[in-house]
Amino acid sequence: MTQTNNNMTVNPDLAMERAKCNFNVLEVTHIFDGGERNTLQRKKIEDVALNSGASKDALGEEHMSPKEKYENAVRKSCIYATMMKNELAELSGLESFGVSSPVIRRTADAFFKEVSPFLLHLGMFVPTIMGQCTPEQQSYWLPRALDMQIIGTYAQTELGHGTFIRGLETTATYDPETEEFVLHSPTLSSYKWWAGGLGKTVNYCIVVAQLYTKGECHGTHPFIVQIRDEDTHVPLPGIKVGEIGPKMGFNTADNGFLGFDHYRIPREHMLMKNAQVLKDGTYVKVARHGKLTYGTMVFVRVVLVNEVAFNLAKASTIAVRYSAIRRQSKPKPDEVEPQILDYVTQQHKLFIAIATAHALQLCSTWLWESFSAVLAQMKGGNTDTLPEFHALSSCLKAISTSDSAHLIEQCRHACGGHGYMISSGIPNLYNFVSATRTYEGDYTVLLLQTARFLVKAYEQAEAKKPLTPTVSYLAHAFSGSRATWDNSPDGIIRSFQALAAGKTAVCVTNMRKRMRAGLSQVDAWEMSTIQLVAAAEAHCRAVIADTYRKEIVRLTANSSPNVKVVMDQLTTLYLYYWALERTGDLLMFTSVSQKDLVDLQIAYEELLLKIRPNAVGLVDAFDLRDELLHSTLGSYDGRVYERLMEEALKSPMNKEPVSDAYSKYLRPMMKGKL
Ligand SMILES: CCCCCCCCCC/C=C\CCC/C=C/C(=O)SCCNC(=O)CCNC(=O)[C@H](O)C(C)(C)COP(=O)(O)OP(=O)(O)OC[C@H]1O[C@@H](n2cnc3c(N)ncnc32)[C@H](O)[C@@H]1OP(=O)(O)O
Ligand SMILES: Cc1cc2nc3c(=O)[nH]c(=O)nc-3n(C[C@H](O)[C@H](O)[C@H](O)COP(=O)(O)OP(=O)(O)OC[C@H]3O[C@@H](n4cnc5c(N)ncnc54)[C@H](O)[C@@H]3O)c2cc1C
Repeated sequence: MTQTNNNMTVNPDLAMERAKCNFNVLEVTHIFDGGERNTLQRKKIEDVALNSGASKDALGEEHMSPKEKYENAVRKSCIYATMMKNELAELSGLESFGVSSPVIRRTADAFFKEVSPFLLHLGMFVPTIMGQCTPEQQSYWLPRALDMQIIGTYAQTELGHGTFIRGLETTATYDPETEEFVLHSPTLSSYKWWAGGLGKTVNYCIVVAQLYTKGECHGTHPFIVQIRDEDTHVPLPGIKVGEIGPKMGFNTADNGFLGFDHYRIPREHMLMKNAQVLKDGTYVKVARHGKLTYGTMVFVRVVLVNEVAFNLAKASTIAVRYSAIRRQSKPKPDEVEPQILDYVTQQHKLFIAIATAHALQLCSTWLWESFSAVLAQMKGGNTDTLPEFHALSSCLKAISTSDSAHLIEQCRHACGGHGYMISSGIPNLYNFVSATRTYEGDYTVLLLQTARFLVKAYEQAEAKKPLTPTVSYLAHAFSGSRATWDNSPDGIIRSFQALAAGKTAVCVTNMRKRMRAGLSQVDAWEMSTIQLVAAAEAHCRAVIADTYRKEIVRLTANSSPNVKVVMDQLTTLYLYYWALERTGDLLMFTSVSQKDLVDLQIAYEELLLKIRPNAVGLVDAFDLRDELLHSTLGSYDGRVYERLMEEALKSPMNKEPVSDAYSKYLRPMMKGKL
């Protein structure tokens, strides 16, 4: 066993990997964090939050009953929330703790193997107050919410409808006599369903309901609604609320249901930034864009890109470290069993996961900056950039969550049987991230939103009208010839854009053909949706590839030579990987030849070998403390087998030498006495 500086016993294979890494790991950490200052600040926050050991459980969460798990999650949420109000607020550089600090959010992961019951309070309740309230409403609700005097959630989805918001059934009918809204759930399918924290934790929630006033329906609007007594926590009369039961993951989030029986709330509890109901019941539309009430969803879609990049970084750290210590098979009889990381197929599974974590992290920062710019313009009353941003955030949410879930599962495959252990950390990561593909807008549904925008942009390009930045490449779609293949990074990105343009063109052509053949526009669209989803996916891949490449070139401009090389290798790997995944499309829409693709495959395999010596260094650069990884396979010291055994011995099943099941069932059955 090798000793490191701080006297930690480290697995010798991992120590060897670290010794052979040829770039400065800290420099890459700074790139991933967005600069040295951010790294220092993150480390300070992590030290304060994690060094006290408050995040640890006496008994592993996985051995608790559902009720114990929930209560334990509430206990730790309260500890963390108190830390946020006190020590962490100042450190995180926020005036008040809250919604925009990914570091705070990430550090919280050390406290929860699944999720906090407060996730929706911070992730959607507070952002909705910030985004949908008038200044007066905000000054009343925000301090109470930030100080955790009230805890809330976001109840939009119903049993009958999640995707189709306009189809929600809960009603909010204005009564001018009492100046109140009457909330009502007219059917079983109108019951709110899914909101995180609703089951047992929160006492308030944002409710999205169909607004009726003066006998007219004005569509869905948000309301802030008290559902439990602020002192006793008992549900208020007219409220039927509970928890929805066990799920694939999110089992500490007490997702809930909620029904209203003619439940009254004051007029002022409608969130009135975008639309108002006056005392006499007159409806006044304030916003210049009809979809601003969907703003919190857009915010969360942006946040999720960062969220899944972080979780993918965790899974790749676990799988790469484990692959460095795990030895298996004997391809060369005279040599020792190789580390499984030496198998090229293993590198193929894992290095794309590292590169994707980088790509998504950098895209998320870029997306956040674009979002801030859109918000700033909207403050000045200009909503022109919103359609493009909605299209962009929709596809990035869809692709980042779907790719991350797939790659986390691939990391599990890369860990063989031990990856299936809860204690490996990977099942919890997968269960969390696979849900992100569905919530906040399902994958297909969001890609179809992007496709709407692409088709419109294509028609604009056809009419030689100006295009917005993310679709400007569509202007080249009408050259009449196939895009010229060239295997440089810029050449591959141009080919990805040609794919997206080509697929969009096919969709438009097919829809026009179908309409000429007599189909309605809606039916022609529906018949083309498989290809529209593929076009939106191709567009998103072109955006990610272009952004990742540009950002890495910019961020490594002053880096040391070896960091430049390894970062360039990773971006190139990302481009080669996706080109090789899409060979059929490239043959359709570019001049690529069979020989070009055979050469590209060889270049890809050679690139894997070049990255191999730096693999552990690359995941170390994510700088994920053991407390965040929750993994027997991925800890920094690589004591995998020791940790697996330690965890196994903690199982309550091992507390008694003979299980009660023996005398109750096994023995009678074996003795023929059952
Ligand atoms: C310590 C600090 C930590 C804090 C931060 C922690 C964050 C951690 C992350 C996790 C956070 C929370 C966990 C979340 C748990 C899950 C919550 C939820 O799931 S909430 C419910 C979410 N629900 C959805 O997302 C529903 C999806 N459906 C839709 O969005 C819509 O119904 C849609 C878009 C499918 C259709 O809408 P609609 O029918 O109204 O529109 P049309 O299709 O007819 O389109 C008309 C027109 O409008 C455009 N449009 C649609 N949406 C938008 C938008 N949002 N913005 C702008 N424009 C929009 C659309 O494109 C059409 O345009 P057109 O020009 O006509 O083509
Ligand atoms: C863990 C978790 C937490 C959640 N938390 C919350 C919360 O806090 N608050 C809240 O309000 N909601 C929450 N939700 C609900 C979530 O937002 C919805 O489940 C999600 O938006 C998908 O909607 P749906 O369930 O109605 O799916 P559906 O729309 O019924 O989708 C089912 C299938 O139909 C397809 N489909 C639907 N419409 C179309 C279409 N137009 N074209 C093509 N295909 C279509 C979808 O692609 C999908 O394959 C949560 C969900 C989960 C899983």
